[in-house]
Amino acid sequence: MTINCMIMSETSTPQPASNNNRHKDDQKKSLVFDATVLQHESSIPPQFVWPDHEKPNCSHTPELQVPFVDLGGFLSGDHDASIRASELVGEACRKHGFFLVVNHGVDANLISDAHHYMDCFFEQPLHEKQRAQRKLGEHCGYASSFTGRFSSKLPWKETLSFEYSAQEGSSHIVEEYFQRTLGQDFAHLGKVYQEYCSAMSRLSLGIMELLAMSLGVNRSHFKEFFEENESIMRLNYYPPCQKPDQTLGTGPHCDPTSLTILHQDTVGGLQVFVDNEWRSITPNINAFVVNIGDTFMALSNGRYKSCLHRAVVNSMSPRKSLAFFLCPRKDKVVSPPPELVDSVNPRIYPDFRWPALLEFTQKHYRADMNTLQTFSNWLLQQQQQQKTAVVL
Ligand SMILES: C=C1C[C@]23C[C@H]1CC[C@H]2[C@]1(C)CCC[C@@](C)(C(=O)O)[C@H]1[C@@H]3C(=O)O
Ligand SMILES: O=C(O)CCC(=O)C(=O)O
Ligand SMILES: [Fe+2]
Repeated sequence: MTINCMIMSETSTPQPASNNNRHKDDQKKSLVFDATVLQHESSIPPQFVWPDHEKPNCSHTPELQVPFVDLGGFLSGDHDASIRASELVGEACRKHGFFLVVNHGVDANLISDAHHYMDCFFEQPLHEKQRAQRKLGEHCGYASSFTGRFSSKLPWKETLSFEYSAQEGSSHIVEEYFQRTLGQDFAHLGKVYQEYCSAMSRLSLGIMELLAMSLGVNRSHFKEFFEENESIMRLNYYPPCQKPDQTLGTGPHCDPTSLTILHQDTVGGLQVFVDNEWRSITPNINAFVVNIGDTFMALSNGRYKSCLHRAVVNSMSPRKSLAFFLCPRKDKVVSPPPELVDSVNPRIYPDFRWPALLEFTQKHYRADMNTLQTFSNWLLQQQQQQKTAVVL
């Protein structure tokens, strides 16, 4: 750990002015999101300026009242407490799909280490982080904003994303990723995030039991479905921005994945669109923010909502969040259990496998509030074209 944090302190030194000017010239050639420079600039490149109707209203954002689901009783096998927890979860998921979990059993030191090592990674110079550069069309690696991917409405953030697998034989996948892409100096970070992902996977399987109970399906149905999950972990780092009212850290979107377990630091910035207005979720270091993603919305045959959310930035302090995106094993077919389909509730979405939706968001469509519906239409159209081709 000391090695990595030495890297951090060296790089947090402010850049000399001449360096800043050189950077501006570079930007003319191709836009680069170098946070060490851009966080001090009084005007921001136009690609980061969002249209007026999507700009955040920094002066007034009411708080979203989300239920605190105490998992203590459920995790120790208390039947009544489990019923109560599942009722709260069900109520939130029918409304907007967001709730908080407390007494979740995840070690507070592990969470604090996971935040600490984010500083170690993101406070390095850009070229060091770029050793893990995310390639176009891929969802893993380091991305400094999405400069190579999109040309407008760019997010004011840097991310490091990597895969986790709960399958037997993959128990070192995260550690191996860090060593492979960043070298031996980062072995310890790999260990911490491996452990963090295992804790998130365990927690999400517990939440899957509560979701099943609340939907009235076999308690272990979704837990078994996600037992061998092949998930995505993402570290979100939002540098300060001198024009926070013009841009967004993460634009409005619904998570295409199944369930997101997010831990935000104390800065605040997460907002959810409920009842036609943006509302903030106040940070609480003892809680994880959990939300339903599009894939679970499809699994629940539309009963549970995947809700639009975004993250705003501020001019004072960097903000960090850790997002674990639960995803099914790649070959699993996303199809709702029979209990959730009847004549009153016919199928809303066609069967699909998660990699198809992932590819759709990476290659064909910028994730937004309509991702699942647009993907469903696209899939049905593809299937229709294939059938026509066979007949011809
Ligand atoms: C499969 C993924 C694509 C995104 C990262 C993971 C899970 C969620 C996706 C994302 C967060 C949805 C909103 C838009 C996005 C582009 C982002 O702002 O980060 C998405 C991720 C991505 O493609 O990088
Ligand atoms: O950082 C946040 O609070 C939200 C991030 C988010 O929505 C995401 O990564 O999908
Ligand atoms: Fe999200």
